[in-house]
This record gives sequence, structure tokens and C-alpha cells, in this order.
Amino acid sequence: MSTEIPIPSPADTQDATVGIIGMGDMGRLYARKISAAGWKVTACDRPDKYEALKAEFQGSSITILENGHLVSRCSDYIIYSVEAENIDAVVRLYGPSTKMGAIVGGQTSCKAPEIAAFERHLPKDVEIISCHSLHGPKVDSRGQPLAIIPHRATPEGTALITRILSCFRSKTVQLSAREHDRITADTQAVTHAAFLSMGTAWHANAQFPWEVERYNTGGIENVKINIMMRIYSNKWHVYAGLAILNPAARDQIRAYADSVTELFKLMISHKKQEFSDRILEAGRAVFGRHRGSPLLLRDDILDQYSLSSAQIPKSERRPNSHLSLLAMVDCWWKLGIVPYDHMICETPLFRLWLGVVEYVYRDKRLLEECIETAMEDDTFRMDDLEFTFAARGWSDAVSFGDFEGYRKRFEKVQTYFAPRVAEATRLGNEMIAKIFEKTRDEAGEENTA
Ligand SMILES: NC(=O)C1=CN([C@@H]2O[C@H](COP(=O)(O)OP(=O)(O)OC[C@H]3O[C@@H](n4cnc5c(N)ncnc54)[C@H](OP(=O)(O)O)[C@@H]3O)[C@@H](O)[C@H]2O)C=CC1
Ligand SMILES: O=C(O)C(=O)Cc1ccc(O)cc1
Repeated sequence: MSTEIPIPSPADTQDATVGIIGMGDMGRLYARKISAAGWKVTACDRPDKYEALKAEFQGSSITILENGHLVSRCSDYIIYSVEAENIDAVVRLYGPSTKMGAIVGGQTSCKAPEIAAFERHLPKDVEIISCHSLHGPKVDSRGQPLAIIPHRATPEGTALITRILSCFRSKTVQLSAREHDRITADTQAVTHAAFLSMGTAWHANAQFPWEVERYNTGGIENVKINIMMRIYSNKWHVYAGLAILNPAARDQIRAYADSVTELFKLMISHKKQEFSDRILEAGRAVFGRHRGSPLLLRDDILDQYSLSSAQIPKSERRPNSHLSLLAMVDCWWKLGIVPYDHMICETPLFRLWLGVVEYVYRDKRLLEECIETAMEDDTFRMDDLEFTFAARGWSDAVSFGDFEGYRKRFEKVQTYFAPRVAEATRLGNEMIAKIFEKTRDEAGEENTA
């Protein structure tokens, strides 16, 4: 497993042709970066987008072709960057046209269906080496994790793909498809489930949280709101694909919804001792080994990134039960997950989420305040009730494998929050850039934000 940030040498002979099938947000990022590093790049999207794409890339060094057959015939490394739900159909269509002896990979967020499609439809002389950039298209790729998944690969093939992808200057980690899916079920799918549920709950209570006094409480609430908005500003298929198609994700999201429900029941039945014992034991299991290490986040930074115009002074802030966060630790504990072990596949959102969770659990006073609020204070009861419904609803949508139902749930909330998306995206980008700049500074790494 390697985690260094490789710096490509301009003197390298970059004589392989890289083909990209699917020129959406991630395909474009890949095409631009790989081409800028000196590799010959050919690319396509659906045939009906050929003319528009060709006009857009006119004058660039990226060659736009009409379809995936043409890309496959002339490329030495072909990357499928299409919706996870479509991967089998697209590989079935273009896979047989793959150039003899080429290497094929995919950039979808869940590897089980991608690898199955490659095994099913690619000629036997073709190597399979997949990848996954663990960040969105607008995040600086430098220093972020990049999984490389050699599945049917020679050492020479793996070395070539590692060299091609070194232009991202990401932290590369080699994993099997199975390891990748197990880890990202936690770093991505469950994280998203928590924030999707927050958005659904706020929508169900007809709230814009930044307009509600009890959410204008700085650091932690700012992160929750900004990440929730970030997720709902993205495309539903990205989240649906990585949750529905990953078998490990289904189980983990179900476990998260169970933890939310069980904790909520203890709250409304005022079983304080049982609730408190459970929270503290989960905290010890998850954070015990990390007590002495530096915190991932500090709230003096987080306070700056608020969608609200009125910030409440710290002394007047109202505590929150933070059910979403308590349930996350409960679920990790129940599943025997130590999230720090999964940092090799961290995404920016996962790091922020773990940072916030850790911030509460490593502050004894704050954690006691959550327990006290959960038991004694009804201020957040309606929010927690809706959050519980929402977590179970998202878990059902994922376990039923229902893409259409998922899309409808997602888009309903997305539409509700749409008026503030542009501002939230700007703030979220600033917050992420600032936090990662600071994290890299503190780790003594090169500042690349
Ligand atoms: N967005 C993100 O943050 C990240 C996404 N990923 C993964 O990367 C993949 C791509 O995501 P993203 O770029 O965001 O999604 P997009 O929807 O922006 O891009 C996918 C593109 O593939 C096209 N496509 C579909 N079928 C074909 C076909 N037969 N031939 C050629 N092109 C086709 C789509 O066209 P159409 O829209 O018409 O279907 C679309 O333009 C997904 O699997 C996602 O899970 C990975 C890391 C981060
Ligand atoms: O950081 C996140 O979790 C995101 O929401 C962006 C994202 C989405 C899909 C991926 O496969 C990788 C990153």
C-alpha cells in the first residue's frame, strides 16, 4: 500500500493513449488532467452529444470521438466514467471493441458491479485496473486519496496506470475491489445517509436551518448544514449508485437507521442511565485508541462558514442532542468499525464528519451536554423525530434497490433547498479549502490548497 504523493517527471515518455468514456464532471476532470500531463487523450460521451462536445474541446489537445467503440479501438488505457447504474450496459456495448492487449478501468464509486461488468464483457486479453478518486470534481485532487484497483493485472500494467494517474498528485492506495467497497460503504455511503436524513428532516419540518435560532450555534451546526447542502447540490445518481449497488453499504445504512431509532426510543422513554451507558461505551470503543492524537477540526475555523446572517454569541448558544452524530458512533461501535482505519479512503466530507463527531466525543463536557439535552430538553424533539423517520426512509430506499424512489426522495429535498445552493456551494468550497489547507499545514505537508 503506498500513500506518497508522486510527482510526475516531465521527461517521462508518455506514449500511451488514454480513452475516457463518459465526459460528465469526473470524465472531464480526468481528460483535462491526464492530457495536461502530456498523455494523448481521446474521449466521448453519448453519440448525441458528439457535436457539442467536439465544439467545446476544439483547439484543445483532447480528441473527441463519436462513441465508445472508436475510443476503445485506439486507446491503451480506457476509463469508463459513467453512472454506476449504467456500467453494465455501457461496457456490454463498447467492451468488445477494446484494443487488443489494452488495459480497462472504471471511475465509478462502487467496484463490485464495475468489475463484474468487465469480467462479463471484456475480451480475455485485456487487463483490468480500476481507480477511484475519493473527491468531487471541484476539489483539488492533490493530497486526496486515489484508489487503484489492479484486478486482472500485470505488474507492468499496474505501474503504467499508476504513472498515468500520478498527474493528480493524489495519495494513491492499492486495494482489492472488495476492500474498496467495504471501506467506502463507511466513508461514503453511511456519511451521505446521515446528511441526506438531516436534509429530509429539515424539509419535513419546513425549516431552513440557518433561519432557525437553535441551529445558529456556530461550528458543528455550520458543518452539518454546509455538508447537507453540498450533497443536495450534487447529482442524485452518484449517491444512489454508491449506496444501492454496494452490498456492504446497504447493511451499514440499515445499522445506522437502527442506531438512530434505538437511541431515539431511549430518549423519549427517558431511560437516561441506559442511554448514557450506551453512548459512553460506544465512545470508548471508537475513540479509545485516539484520545491523545490531535483533533481533526477546530471550531474557530468552522464558526466562519455560516449561511446565517445572525450569529448567536457562544455564551447564549443552545445545546443540541446531536442524535445524528451519537447514532453514527453507536453504529460504528455495533459494527466494530474504527473510522480512523478507513482514512485511507477518506473523502473531504468524511473527514469533516469524523472531525465533528470526534470534536464532541473528545470533549467530556460537550458529550454530557448532548446526553442531558437528549434526555431533558424537548427543543429538538420534533427534529429528532423527523430525523428518525428520514434515516429509516433512506435505508429502505437503499435496501429496496429502488433508483427511481431514491431519485424522487432526493430531488424533492434538492428542490426545496435550491434557492440557497449557490451560496452554500461557495461557502462549502471555502470551508473545505481552508480546513484542508490547515490540516496539511499542521501535518507539515506541502500546502497545495
Ligand atoms: N461526481 C462526483 O463527485 C464523483 C463521481 N464519481 C463517479 O464517477 C462516475 C461519473 O460521475 P459524474 O462525472 O459525476 O457523473 P455525470 O453524470 O456528470 O457523468 C456521466 C456521463 O456519462 C455519460 N454516459 C452515459 N452513458 C454513456 C454512454 N453509453 N457512452 C458515453 N457516455 C455515457 C452520461 O451521459 P448522460 O448524462 O446523458 O447519461 C454523463 O455525461 C460515476 O460512476 C460516479 O459515481 C467518482 C468520484 C466523484
Ligand atoms: O466527498 C463526498 O463524499 C462526495 O460527496 C463527493 C464524492 C462523491 C462520489 C465519490 O465517489 C467520491 C466523492
